[in-house]
This record gives sequence, C-alpha cells and structure tokens, in this order.
Amino acid sequence: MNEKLRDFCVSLYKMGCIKFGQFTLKSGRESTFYIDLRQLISFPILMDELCSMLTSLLYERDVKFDTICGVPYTALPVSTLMSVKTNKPMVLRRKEAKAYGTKQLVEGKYKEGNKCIIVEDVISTGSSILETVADVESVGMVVKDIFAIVDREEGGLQTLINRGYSVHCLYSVSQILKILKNENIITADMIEKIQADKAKHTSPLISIPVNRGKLSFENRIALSKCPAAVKLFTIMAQKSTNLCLAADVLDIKKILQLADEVGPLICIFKIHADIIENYSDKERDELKNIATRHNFMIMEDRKLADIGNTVRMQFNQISKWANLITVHSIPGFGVLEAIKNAENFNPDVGVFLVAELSSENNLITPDYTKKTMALAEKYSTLVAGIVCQFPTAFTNPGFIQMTPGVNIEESIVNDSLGQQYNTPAKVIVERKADIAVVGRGIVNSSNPADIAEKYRQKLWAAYLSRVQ
Ligand SMILES: O=c1ccn([C@@H]2O[C@H](COP(=O)(O)O)[C@@H](O)[C@H]2O)c(=O)[nH]1
Repeated sequence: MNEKLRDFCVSLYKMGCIKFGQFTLKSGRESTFYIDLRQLISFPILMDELCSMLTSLLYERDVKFDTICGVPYTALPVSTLMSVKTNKPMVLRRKEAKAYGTKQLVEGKYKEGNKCIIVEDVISTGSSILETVADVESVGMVVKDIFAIVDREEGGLQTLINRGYSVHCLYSVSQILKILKNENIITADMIEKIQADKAKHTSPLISIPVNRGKLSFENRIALSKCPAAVKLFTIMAQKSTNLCLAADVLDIKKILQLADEVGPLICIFKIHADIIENYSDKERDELKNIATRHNFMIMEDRKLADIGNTVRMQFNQISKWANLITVHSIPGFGVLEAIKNAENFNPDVGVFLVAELSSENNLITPDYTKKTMALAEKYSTLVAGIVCQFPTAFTNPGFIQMTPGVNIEESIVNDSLGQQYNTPAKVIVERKADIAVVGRGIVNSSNPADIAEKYRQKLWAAYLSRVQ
C-alpha cells in the first residue's frame, strides 16, 4: 500500500466518509461500518487527489478506452474529473430516460464500438454497476473495465469478474481496516467484529469456486491481496508474457547480458544469487536498472527454510534487490510471520511459497501441500504466488501459479538428477500454471533471445487458449 493511498484513507476517515457503528444499508440490511463518499464533493483537494489516484491506476493498468461513464450519482463528479484529467470524453447515463425531447438513456457524444470505462464509488452487490453497464452496452458501446474506489468485499466484485469485466479498485474494506489499525484509529477487536459481521452478509456467490484457469490475468488483479502479485499480473498482461527465465549462470557479466537481451520477453528474471560469482552492490544495481528498463520483476529463488529469526535477517538482505523471494513452508507459520514483521519490511516485495517440487521422488505429500496453502491464505497480503506442479494445489485466483520443469522439446522429459520436464502447453493448459519457469532450455542455447521468444509465444498462446 503506497503512502498516498494510506494518507488518503486516513483523510477519508477524518472527513467522516468512513464510519463505524450501526447502519442500515440501501439493501435494508444492517452493517457495522458505512462508507459515505458523497461527502467528498465538499472537499475539493481530496476530490482532486482521489481522481489523480484513479487516473494513475488507469495508466498503471494500461487500460485503453474512449469514454468514461460514472454510475449515478456519487461517482458522477469523480468521472467528470477523470474525464478532464485524461482528456477523454464523458457520457452521462440517466437513471430514468427522459419522457420528452431526445429520450436518450445515455447523454453525450459517443460512437458504436467505443470502449467505455465505468466508474463507481463503492462496490457492494455490483447491481448498480451492472445497471449502468447494461445501459451503456445497449447503446452499442463496449464495457471491459470497471473502476471503483472501495470494494466492500461482499460478493459484488466476484459477480462482475464472473461476467467477464476487469475490475480495478483503489481499496478493499480489509485494506482500509488495516490502514486504520496501523494508524491506531481502530483496534484489532473492532476489525474482528467487522470482519465477522461482513462474513455473515457476504453474497453466496463469493463462495462459488471460480475456475482460476479460465480467468484472465487482468481479471485476477482485483482478486489478489498482495501488491507484488498485482504488479506481476499487470506486467504479464501488459507485456503478453508468462515466461520466467531461470538464469542459473555463474558469471555475473553473462547474467546481466541475458537480462538485457531477454528482458523484453519475460515477466520474471529468476536467479540463485548464492551461485553467482562476484555479485556485488554494483551488479545488483545494474540488474535493478535493467529490470526497470524492461519492466520485469527480479526473483531470488533462495527457498528460505530456516527458523523465523534467521529468515527475517535473510529476507531483509534479499529484499534490498529482489522483488520476489521463494520460501519453503516447512518451518511453519514463523517463517511468514517473521517476514511480515521484518524491520524495513517492504510491502511491495512478495513471497512465492513452495507447495510442490518438480523433482522426481521428492518428499512433499498432498497433506504438506494443503497445509502450505492454509499458510498462504493466512498471509495472503504477503504471498504473491505458489510454486507448484498441479492445478489441485490451490483454487484461489488471487495467487499466481509458477511451475518449473518446462522444456519445449517433447523428447526432453528429465535430466540425470531427477528434474522432470513438461511442454509449455501441458503446464499452462493441463496443469493451470500462470507462469512457466524455463532455465537450461534457454540459457544453454547459443541465441537465448531467439529461443526465449519461441517459449514466450508458445506459453502465451497456451494461456490465451485456456482463458474464457
Ligand atoms: O520445484 C522446483 C522449484 C524450483 N526449480 C527451479 O527452477 C529452475 C529450473 O531450471 P531448468 O534448467 O529449466 O531445469 C531452477 O532454477 C530450479 O532451481 C525447479 O526446477 N523445481
């Protein structure tokens, strides 16, 4: 969570836009908290900040659109400001069609086929959004992306995603509660009470297990609670790549050269820093610069597996230069608790928990995988994804499945030390991997960039054939 979002959330609370107590919602049901963003129009500076954050989100997610439409009424001033900031026309959806004159449902200039984004203040059941979407689609515009300020986490978001829309929210209620607790505005007891009450009222739709393999990466962004996963999903969608390069090479010069050549084609550059010769601060900075230039994340595949106290110190060092770190669940909860509470903890750094291994006769059992996933769920703001081999490992579409042991050659099924390989189509379509890890299949080639592009194309085509 960045500082702007945090400060804005505190301001919302101070301005009375977030309230705790006993409230009756539009649906008639009772709630222990209320989000009233109608008050925002009385605070022009906050209004401007809010619309800048929504506009930044729109650019970050690389959303292409022609027009903006707000859900009446609270989101109307928000969509107006966003229209001004992005210099894109706005359309106005009437709540009731006029009985006279043009009888237009949607006012403003637009063309059939125009891509229209929808803006809403709070998502509860999603029904108000769907009413606006229906009217906008009925006049021939196309809706793909929905922006909202807060998701009340009551099933509406899932409903929208299940219908194929990409939803982009600034906050979930859980994130708001966490910020307010960190700022000592509310207590842990209050959060527990609110969450328990929220669970009682969550639409049954939310418990329908979505087939994560069928959801696009764009649609899964809103389902993740981990900032690093949000970033990774965004990179994958923007660059059309689900390829992670395992740069298992000793020579730092070769590593940097590989990163630069293959960088445009990958979402993650994975290394084992402890095998690299002469990996100093200078080279770390150089790798970070290349990652920024080509928009990929750096993963340290250290598979941390010690007691929490040791792991905390290891994590502190590694998170200075890596965005993602692999962690074994074998030590139990302490390993994730330690990372979460590490001094200098950077919330943008994410963990990939190892739930299964690719090597033959490894000692991981189905029960171990299940218990690993229970930990992943408990620490879902920290855990970006799961290293595993099979789609049965987990269902939550907010986690990213990363699967190693991939080779384009069908004839290569193993190495002499127990590594097992599958083809890109098999790991992505059958095994539901979101990201395939490829090492020697690329780094041993005389032209790594050429072969990496072949892998990228095959992996991406397999992903496209899998999603709805
Ligand atoms: O289960 C696992 C977990 C991690 N790895 C890592 O992936 C690469 C695979 O390299 P190849 O050359 O493509 O075999 C390597 O860095 C491993 O440490 C894995 O293989 N299996």
